Amino acid sequence: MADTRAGFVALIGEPNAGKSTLLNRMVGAKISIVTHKVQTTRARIRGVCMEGTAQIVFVDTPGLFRPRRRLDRAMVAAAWGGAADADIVVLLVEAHRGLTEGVKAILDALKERGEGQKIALAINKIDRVKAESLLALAQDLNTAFPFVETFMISAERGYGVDKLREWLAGQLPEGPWFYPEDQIADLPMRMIAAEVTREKLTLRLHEELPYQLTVETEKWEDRPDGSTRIDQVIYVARDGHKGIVLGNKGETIKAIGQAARADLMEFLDRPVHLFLQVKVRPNWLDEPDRYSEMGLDFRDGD
Ligand SMILES: Nc1nc2c(ncn2[C@@H]2O[C@H](COP(=O)(O)OP(=O)(O)OP(=O)(O)O)[C@@H](O)[C@H]2O)c(=O)[nH]1
Repeated sequence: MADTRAGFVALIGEPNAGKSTLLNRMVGAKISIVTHKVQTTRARIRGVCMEGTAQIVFVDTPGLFRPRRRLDRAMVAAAWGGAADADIVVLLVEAHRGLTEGVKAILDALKERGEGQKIALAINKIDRVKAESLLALAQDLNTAFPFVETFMISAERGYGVDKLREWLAGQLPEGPWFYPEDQIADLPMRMIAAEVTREKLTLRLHEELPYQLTVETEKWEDRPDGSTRIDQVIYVARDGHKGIVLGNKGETIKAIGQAARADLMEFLDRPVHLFLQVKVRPNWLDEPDRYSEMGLDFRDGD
């Protein structure tokens, strides 16, 4: 399809700015709630939505501006990961709090990274302030930073959200979609499930864990009986690695499957049938693709 668009959008902002609420509005409630539980190394996909012929993939960077101890430059730089590669960054600022020290720190970090990325401003929670103060705030913020566009929204009430989503779609580069349309609804769940299995592999194998190992959820089926069938493939780079993952008489993979299944049942609150396979896929690291660029471990090498 020639006229499709696809790209990554990073929602950033101070804690409590309304990122999850906005995402829920744009993508659907289930997704961002569940992904809260998951930690990945750099960017994580928070949700995918279609807008016309565009596929918008929302990513965020956990702990970006919420360092545990102090705001250390290196830490911010490291945490910045996913947002750096996003096509568009949307900074959420709370209308009633305005240009806080936290927002200033974010703007400084954005400036340091230089030009080359579209950065839009979304003033959120406009339901909490009067129109006059809103215009003044928009002006202050745009003086402080050259945003490509400013939106006034209420993520909670839905004001202005459709407009923002339409604009985002129009800004994305032309290109094929990253995910088949019929997978979008359960995509975050597939990724979470893959991460659960990866976590169990890491716990079990420690330093024995093969380099270049990835887990992918190939199939996700919510069955009419209330259970879910999940088929996953653990990809390793070499034949020798396969044996490590399988273990003696398959006992390692069995234990990993049991542990992952238990977690998934608790997480999904329904019976889970988990099927794991180990496959060798050499040279996957050489395959150029967007996912590894984004630092998305769970999709690396697809
Ligand atoms: N009044 C008002 N409240 C909002 C709006 N959007 C979000 N909130 C509230 O702001 C609070 C924080 O929203 P979240 O979506 O959890 O914020 P977040 O940025 O994801 O927060 P972190 O996960 O801590 O980074 C919640 O209590 C929301 O209900 C809005 O448009 N208006």
